[in-house]
Amino acid sequence: MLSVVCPDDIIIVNACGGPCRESYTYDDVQETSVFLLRKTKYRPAIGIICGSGLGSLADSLTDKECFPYEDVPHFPVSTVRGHTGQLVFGLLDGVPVMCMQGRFHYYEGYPICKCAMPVRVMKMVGVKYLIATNAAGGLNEKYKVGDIMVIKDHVNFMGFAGVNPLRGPNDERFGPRFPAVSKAYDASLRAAAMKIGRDLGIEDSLHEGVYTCLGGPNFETVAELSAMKILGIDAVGMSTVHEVIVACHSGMTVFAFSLITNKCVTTYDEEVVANHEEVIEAGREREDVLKAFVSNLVQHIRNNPPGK
Ligand SMILES: O=P(O)(O)O[C@@H]1C[C@H](O)[C@@H](CO)O1
Ligand code: HPA
Repeated sequence: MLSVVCPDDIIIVNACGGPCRESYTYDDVQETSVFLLRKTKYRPAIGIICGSGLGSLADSLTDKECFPYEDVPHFPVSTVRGHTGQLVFGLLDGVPVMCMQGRFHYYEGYPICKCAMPVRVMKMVGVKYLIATNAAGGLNEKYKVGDIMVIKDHVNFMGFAGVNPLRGPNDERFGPRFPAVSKAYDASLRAAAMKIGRDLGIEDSLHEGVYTCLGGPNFETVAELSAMKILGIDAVGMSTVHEVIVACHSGMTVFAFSLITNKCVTTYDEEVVANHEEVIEAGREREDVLKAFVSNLVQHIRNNPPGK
């Protein structure tokens, strides 16, 4: 990867060959937002990030308007299979939403603030409620493939090493220098989601738990997973945390869940190893349940918007 130092900025050439700035400004985000607001008739209050293999949710919107990332100013492009790479505005069972059909991961080579930049765009176009979804490995022994884990908290391992989307000069127009994240995952939406799960008859495959994001792209070693288990982590992934931090920073209300796409391999004698194919496949298999779950939650937010 080529890196060139410029007077007040660092330019890296990203995985896709295009220039990818290390930082972006309020004006950049505004430019992206104005571009979208001029092109779409929608003004959604709800934004959804579709995780690996979960993009069919965006496909299911009606009266869609799609904006491939390569056409959106300042946007990175998706490089991961299972992440189509477009913004989709449309109606989810009648409710206007904005979906990221594909997200950005640190392992793709983007700076972490760039990975989270679309959340600021969501906020600037008027989104108040973020629903972030991801595929994750189930570390909690009770979890099965296909289960849903409502995220009640996270451990920001990458943040322990200083990899944080808020690192660098803080522009107060985005949010405060030192935001609290101890209530990052809205309690009322978590309770609503558990009730929705009961109403849908999926309570046996629905949990609340703690998520962590590692840098990836390799899956974890047995020793790493053993350590994370001791720390009380229930599901392991490679995303979401940076998006949630930026959403909290901007004052958005956040709900997030993991689809458990594989069981973490926690002993040396297991024959199976984690792989991206099973991750995508698990998403496909649970498509209908996930759509019903998210759609019900979106209806709930429209009818009982949580106060902030
Ligand atoms: O975007 P998410 O977090 O859903 O994707 C997970 C993490 C890796 O990108 C990939 C591994 O299979 O799935
Ligand atoms: N580990 C990390 N990320 C993942 C996994 C996993 O087991 N499954 C899906 N995304």
